[in-house]
Amino acid sequence: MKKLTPMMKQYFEIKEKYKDCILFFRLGDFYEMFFDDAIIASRVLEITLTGRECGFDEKAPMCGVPYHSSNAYISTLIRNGYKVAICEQTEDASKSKGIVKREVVKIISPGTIMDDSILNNKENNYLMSITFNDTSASISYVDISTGDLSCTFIDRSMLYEEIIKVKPTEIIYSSQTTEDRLKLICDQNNIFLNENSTKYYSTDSSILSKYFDESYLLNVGILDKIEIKYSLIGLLNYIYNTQRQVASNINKINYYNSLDYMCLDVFTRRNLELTETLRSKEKKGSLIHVLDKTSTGMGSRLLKKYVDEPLINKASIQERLDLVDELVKDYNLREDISSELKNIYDIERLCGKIAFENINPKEIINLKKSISRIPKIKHIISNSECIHLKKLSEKMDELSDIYNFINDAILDEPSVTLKDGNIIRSSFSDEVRELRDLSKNGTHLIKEIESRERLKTGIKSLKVGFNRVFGYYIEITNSNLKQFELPSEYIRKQTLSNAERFITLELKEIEEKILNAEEKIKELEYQLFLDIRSRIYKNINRIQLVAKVIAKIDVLISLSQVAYENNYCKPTLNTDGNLTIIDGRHPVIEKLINEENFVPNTTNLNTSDCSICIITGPNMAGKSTYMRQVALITLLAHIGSFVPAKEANISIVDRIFTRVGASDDLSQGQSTFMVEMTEVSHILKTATKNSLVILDEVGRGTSTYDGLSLAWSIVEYISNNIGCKTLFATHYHELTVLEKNLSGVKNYSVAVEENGEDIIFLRKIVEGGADKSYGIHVAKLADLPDEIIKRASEILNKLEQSNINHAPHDFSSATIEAAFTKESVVNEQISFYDTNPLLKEIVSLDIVNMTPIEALNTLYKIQGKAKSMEMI
Ligand SMILES: Nc1ncnc2c1ncn2[C@@H]1O[C@H](COP(=O)(O)OP(=O)(O)OP(=O)(O)O)[C@@H](O)[C@H]1O
Repeated sequence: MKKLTPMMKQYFEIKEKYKDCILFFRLGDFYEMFFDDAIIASRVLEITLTGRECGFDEKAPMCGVPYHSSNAYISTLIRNGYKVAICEQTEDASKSKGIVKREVVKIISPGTIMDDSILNNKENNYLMSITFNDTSASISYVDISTGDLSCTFIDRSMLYEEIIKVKPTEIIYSSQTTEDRLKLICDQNNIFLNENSTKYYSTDSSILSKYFDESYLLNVGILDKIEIKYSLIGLLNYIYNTQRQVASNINKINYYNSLDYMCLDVFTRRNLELTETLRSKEKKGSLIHVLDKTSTGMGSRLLKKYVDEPLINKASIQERLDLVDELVKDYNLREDISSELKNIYDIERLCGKIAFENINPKEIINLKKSISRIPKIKHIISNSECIHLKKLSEKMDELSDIYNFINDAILDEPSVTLKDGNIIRSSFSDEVRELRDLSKNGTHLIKEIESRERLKTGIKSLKVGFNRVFGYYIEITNSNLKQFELPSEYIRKQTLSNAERFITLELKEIEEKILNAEEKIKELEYQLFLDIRSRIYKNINRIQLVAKVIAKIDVLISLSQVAYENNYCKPTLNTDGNLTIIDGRHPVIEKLINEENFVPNTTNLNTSDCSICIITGPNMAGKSTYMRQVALITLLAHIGSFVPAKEANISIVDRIFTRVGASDDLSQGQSTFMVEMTEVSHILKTATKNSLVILDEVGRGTSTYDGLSLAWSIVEYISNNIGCKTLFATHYHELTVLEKNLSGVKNYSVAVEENGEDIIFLRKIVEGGADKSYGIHVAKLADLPDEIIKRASEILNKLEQSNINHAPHDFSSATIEAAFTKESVVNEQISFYDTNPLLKEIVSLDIVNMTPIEALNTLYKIQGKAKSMEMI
């Protein structure tokens, strides 16, 4: 067998260290992949697989992509869950024993990718680091393209909630073993779980000090937080090791306590469709889609953060509301600021490109254009009547020195590539100007030589041309050659089919000057550009701070625009537990079905006589829509937004919980009903009296009696043990008796009108319970075959008849009480028959542990038996 070629040997050496990466081997103008890497790449990228001589008897499978278009290919691999290691020749490892040496210069993974699809996208691309303790976890996450870094310390039980909230594209973590649940969450949410990341965690904090000094860490409050620092060290080490550089746009830490924000669990985020729809997972149709009218990338990301992290501090919410209020009231101000914002590029990401040294001259001009808008925005705001907004913008640095510097240095329309020249203004550098003059004069000189030689030889078609092989030449056609005599200084250089090319010493001298000048300009412009970039970089902190204020103004404009266009009202806030919404609407549905067609509804939840609403009504009546609208209005108020209602007085809540519909989670091996119960159990364990709980048809995933019993006891439990504001939609009309049994429970229903065999949905929430389900009517509306509808009506009639005759369900509170309390059963019923043979059976019953329905049925059975024995 042949020996391996040196390049293949090198490939295997690198592969040994980077087993989990696809190696992109730079060979001239191509990146090539070999062996398994090539097989995967050719499959994923749909490119041809060939073979390359590698020294073995067999050829190595191989495929390649052009260097200049490699970004798109790399992105495709990353999005398919692979990591890519770029292997290139570096200056310090250029040649050893005549062999070109390559080494890994960068590793690209989902959390560190910086291609155009990320940079032109308004969303964050977070890389998250997790370190575990027995009962807690520390997490830190960063978007390296913007430098946005946050960290927090949370209870283990909250970890998955936090992951879903942040939705990173990649997770690295410190522990050796991977929890199944973590794997599952990552799988379900398309998060790349980097299982090879333990090595980046260490107690050596030198990487941390490359980014932040001790006094900063002390200021932020994490100097003594070992766990947090550990997770940050893993994160920063990972970036440093994969990117081979310090991500110097990361210079601030947002250390937060997740308890400072309203906690929204995974189900609630999903059910309320905050950032994507439940079924299609699209932004369109979600709350954020209605709210996002931002103009800038920074604004859009901040708005998402607002929605993901509603505030629970009344004063902070009020501050946002007051700012939005000012803008809602001033149409012109909003329009003027908006039109300035539209011309602002994603400054955060431009800063990222400066820090990662991959910004091009055109993007620096985009930064300049963005900066030019800042004084205008400040001016517009300072001329307005808005006190709060003025306060916010007053702090904004106008960055005029940076604007002037870029303006002086870089051409308005520079080239995009760095090494092609045409970047720097002549007025910025004497040297550039002189070289440009020379180059320009040189071209002029060539033209002069051409005219002079034409005169001298008498050949009118003589021309001076240029090619890369031998530079400037004089070209004369064959027919002219025959007619005219050539000067003796002409040196023949090339013969073409119809012409000859000549050079002269004079031409060569001028050529050298011109070419030298052009080369020199390009090199000089490149060096000057690097210098300009690093001078801007020194101000990156200032620019990032301005980007933050711009982002906030953008979000406020967006919220005020939405409020104005959709006729939202400014909510008032309270901490008394009262939630009043007059004529509330669902912010998303009202847009889907046209505002005028949406029927507004009023809500009153309080701590005294109405903390739990039992909502009944036919299918399709609008129960779910109504309950979600209450949750969404409450949430909107907590992010500082106006709300879709005529009036709203919103109590600050610590959490919003929703359990809407029965959702399958077969991938977890859990049945629909099991999932339903797990979710409800989570709510009952975590809700406090300051929470808002939305329960939609809980119990419907099991048999009627089991479901009803569960629903019943859940309402009782909430009423007796939690006391939180609750909306409970149900098809179990029997639950309406709870209004009489439990204080704070009130019945509502969604009104419908019967029109012969048809029903008309009025979509209006009215006091009192519904008496009918109208399920068959709805089925008719859904166009089920007439035969089925007819047969179903017959069956329903029979069932209703037999119910009436057989077991009249008396749900009066006295009967329920009787069913529940062993003593009362014994005292009130059994005392009649103390000599009766049934007594033994009755006494042995464990009535206390029965569901209410089981207890009732048992009671009826006993009554039946007693009747048949003619005892009552
Ligand atoms: N207030 C309203 N105004 C106008 N249309 C509404 C309103 N509420 C709901 N709708 C319309 O009715 C449809 C059904 O509403 P929804 O799903 O809330 O009914 P539901 O009572 O929860 O039904 P089910 O019990 O079958 O789940 C919605 O998709 C919407 O188009």
